[in-house]
Amino acid sequence: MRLSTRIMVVDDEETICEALSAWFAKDGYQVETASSGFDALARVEDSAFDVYLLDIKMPGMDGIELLSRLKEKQPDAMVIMITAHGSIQTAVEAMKLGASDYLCKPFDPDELSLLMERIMATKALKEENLALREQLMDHQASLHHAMVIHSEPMQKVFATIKEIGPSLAPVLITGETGVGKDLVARAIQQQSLRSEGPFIAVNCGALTESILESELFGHERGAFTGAVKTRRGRLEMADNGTLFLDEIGEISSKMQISLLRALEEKQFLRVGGSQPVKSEFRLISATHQNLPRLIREHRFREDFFYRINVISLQIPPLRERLEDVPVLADHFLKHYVEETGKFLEGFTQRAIGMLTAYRWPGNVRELRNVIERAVVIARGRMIGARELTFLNPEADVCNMGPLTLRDMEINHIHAALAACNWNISRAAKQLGIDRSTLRRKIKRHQINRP
Ligand SMILES: Nc1ncnc2c1ncn2[C@@H]1O[C@H](COP(=O)(O)OP(=O)(O)OP(=O)(O)O)[C@@H](O)[C@H]1O
Repeated sequence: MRLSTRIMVVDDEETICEALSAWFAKDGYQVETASSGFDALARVEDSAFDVYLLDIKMPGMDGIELLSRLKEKQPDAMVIMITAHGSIQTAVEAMKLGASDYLCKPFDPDELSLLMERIMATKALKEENLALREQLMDHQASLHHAMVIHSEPMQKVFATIKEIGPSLAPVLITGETGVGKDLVARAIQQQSLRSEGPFIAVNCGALTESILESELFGHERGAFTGAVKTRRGRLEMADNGTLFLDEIGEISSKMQISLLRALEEKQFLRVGGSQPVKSEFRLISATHQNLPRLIREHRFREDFFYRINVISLQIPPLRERLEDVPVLADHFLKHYVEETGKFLEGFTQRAIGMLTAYRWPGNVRELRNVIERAVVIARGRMIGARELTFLNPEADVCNMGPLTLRDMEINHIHAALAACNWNISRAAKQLGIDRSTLRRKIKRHQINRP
């Protein structure tokens, strides 16, 4: 560890540089010295150091200025300020600016070694935190991007995704909120010939018109107050990749015209610009709105609709594919079990019954949230009715005595039917009985479709 740790000492006093360098070298560190801030910065251009010791008082560029220039270049650099006894206040100020510690002249050799041990420990901890954060982000991204395809309707959606992937034609994805439109857009990109290209997503509903305009098309420096730098827009960033415009039903007529032109001409102007910018991307749009109705109400342009809706893909709501519920629930359970470190084996039959009997107005997103919450409050090894009481306000766990075999059978048949969208053949297959037996049981127990 020490041998690979590189330290730079910056001080205009040669004797200090020599003394520190000799001391740290003896402790096994690689040390270099610089006699001024300018010299140090020039050397950092070539290769970065792990730890810097900067004298606060230096002619030309002082230690404080060098500290902020170093932090700009290398935000994770560990910096120790060297100060004379009288100027500890300045050292404290430097720590507010990002220095990790300070050292007082004259040096106590033991203090030097201890200080370096402390700095190395802090550095190791920071790196560990960073690695953990990256792991967590990967984990969240895996939840975000792993798509469960189980029910027949979702298998059809996936077959279409594979079919349309290689084409460059614009796709319009429709479906209620939370059905997985974002996930489907990413899946299309993964199946496309541009899977290595960028995937640039914009939520059009979340931004005001002027912000959306500069977000999409970019702007030139000085185009408006606050435009201090020229900025590339999302259309430009999506070049050779995919542009995903979520909540497309929310954009204004003016913006629809600008986008229509950009799509047709494959070029556009940045806000405040006069030079056309070229960009070629595949457009995927999504909405939970009924665009034909918006067109009838003159709230959406018909020409723009035809331009973005060359291929349309409709994602059914979760209540129309309830057989996905247990599989999705299991998928989310695995994820949250891993995240929380809790030991949970699965769902009770009753829990599955409750999950599949629910209407899921918030679709898959709501299911994910419900499972997350159930995992948090779970006490036993299984997610049961207790963990899902909030799904059904009438349910009262205290009164949920042991069920009779008959009740269990009714619940289970009900759940299987709901999970298969009341398709008798599929439900019978899932239950492991033949259709006529299932019909008989439905009649005997007077099970009715809600
Ligand atoms: N088939 C699926 N498999 C696994 N997770 C899914 C599936 N469908 C949706 N999800 C998850 O449900 C959540 C909501 O999905 P997503 O954001 O894609 O929905 P949306 O239709 O784009 O919603 P909105 O209209 O609100 O933007 C996400 O966490 C997503 O990962």
